[in-house]
Amino acid sequence: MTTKDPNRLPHEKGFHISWDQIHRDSRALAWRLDGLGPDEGHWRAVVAITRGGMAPAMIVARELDIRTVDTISVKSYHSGGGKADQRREAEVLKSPDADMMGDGTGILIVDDLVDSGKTLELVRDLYPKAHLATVYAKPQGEPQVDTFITGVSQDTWIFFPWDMALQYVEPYRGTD
Ligand SMILES: O=P(O)(O)OC[C@H]1O[C@H](OP(=O)(O)OP(=O)(O)O)[C@H](O)[C@@H]1O
Ligand code: HPA
Ligand SMILES: [Mg+2]
Repeated sequence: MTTKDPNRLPHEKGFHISWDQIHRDSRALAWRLDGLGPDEGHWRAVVAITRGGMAPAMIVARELDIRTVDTISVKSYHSGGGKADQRREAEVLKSPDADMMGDGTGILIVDDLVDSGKTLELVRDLYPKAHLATVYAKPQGEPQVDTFITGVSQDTWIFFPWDMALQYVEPYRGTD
């Protein structure tokens, strides 16, 4: 979903995440997952859900010294005719290596956030034994995620640093 999506909920609040913050929170996620893998605490691989999961997945893989990293590309969209019967759907555009994945045992699948939970629901159907981890989670998606760091309310829109740019703002009192 993008901020241009006309079907987006009107979000009351904005939660702006800096590069420094996502780095710290992704590290915290890694530390929480350390030693929880099924093979004497080890994870076999990290899989990033593109694109938002790629930066957190890189940081997690680095912290946990995991060299095997793959991606799954999931596109979510609204289906149905009228606004009332629109549902969120998700489809896989690119799969990770099937031999490596198996049923997901020992695989850490990382995304930046879970919102409605549709993306993770699809991923869990495909890899039921994988561990699903996100940095941020909204209440509706929480049942789909095994580990997350920070919860935010459903009416909050999270702004990630890769979607933003520094820009000039007028002083509070204006200029002469
Ligand atoms: O829980 P959900 O309601 O499914 O939403 C969460 C997903 O939405 C965003 O990705 P998006 O599909 O916008 O693509 P992107 O990562 O390429 O920006 C976000 O990065 C999650 O992957
Ligand atoms: O709060 C959000 N921020 C950015 N992308 C998203 N995709 C779903 N929810 C969000
Ligand atoms: Mg995403």
